[in-house]
Amino acid sequence: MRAYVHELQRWQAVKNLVGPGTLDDVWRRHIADSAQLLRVQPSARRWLDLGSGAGLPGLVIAILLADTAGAAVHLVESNGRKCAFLRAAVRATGAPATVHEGRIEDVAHQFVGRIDVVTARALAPVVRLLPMVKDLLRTGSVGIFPKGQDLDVELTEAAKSWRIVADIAPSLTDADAGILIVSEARELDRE
Ligand SMILES: C[S@@+](CC[C@H](N)C(=O)[O-])C[C@H]1O[C@@H](n2cnc3c(N)ncnc32)[C@H](O)[C@@H]1O
Repeated sequence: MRAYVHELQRWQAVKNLVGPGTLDDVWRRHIADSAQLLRVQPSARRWLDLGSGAGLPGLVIAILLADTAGAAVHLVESNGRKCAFLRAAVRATGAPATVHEGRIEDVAHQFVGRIDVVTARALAPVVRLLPMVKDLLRTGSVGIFPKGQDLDVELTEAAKSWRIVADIAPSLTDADAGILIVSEARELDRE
């Protein structure tokens, strides 16, 4: 993990990968915040992280799963500069992660039925996340989404057009308001 943080700090200086100033508190703000998702599904081996950015949470999880047989983390990111960083960070850490450069809408379908958990952090409100993950959830994957203070508003908005089965786990860091865990999502007018 230290190799990842080192690489992140080195690239941030010239490539601006994460929010300005957030690296001052990188271990709490990014590493602990990402690592805590593993406790939600500790036995999951196959992870898919959408809009991975600088590898949060996907690459952090991959690093933690490095010694786990069968672990495979897929990172989907459309920004070429961030993908270049992700590839360098995967090489530097030896983590069991694969970088998929492209748009979620074009790439995610290949993972339907092939992953245990789909994550997305700071990607989109719930109502825009659900269309991206609904086919993954339908085939048995669980969605784990760290969420901020607007979570209740997002869920109310999503409930107008979706029926979702979800839990909210408390966040162990104050970087999130809670962790949304979605096991089913159906579009109401498509039923
Ligand atoms: C706000 S950043 C969050 C990055 C990271 N998950 C984090 O928590 O720091 C959102 C990321 O999603 C990527 N992204 C947004 N829409 C995307 C799409 N349709 N397909 C692939 N990546 C996308 C952006 O390039 C960006 O890196």
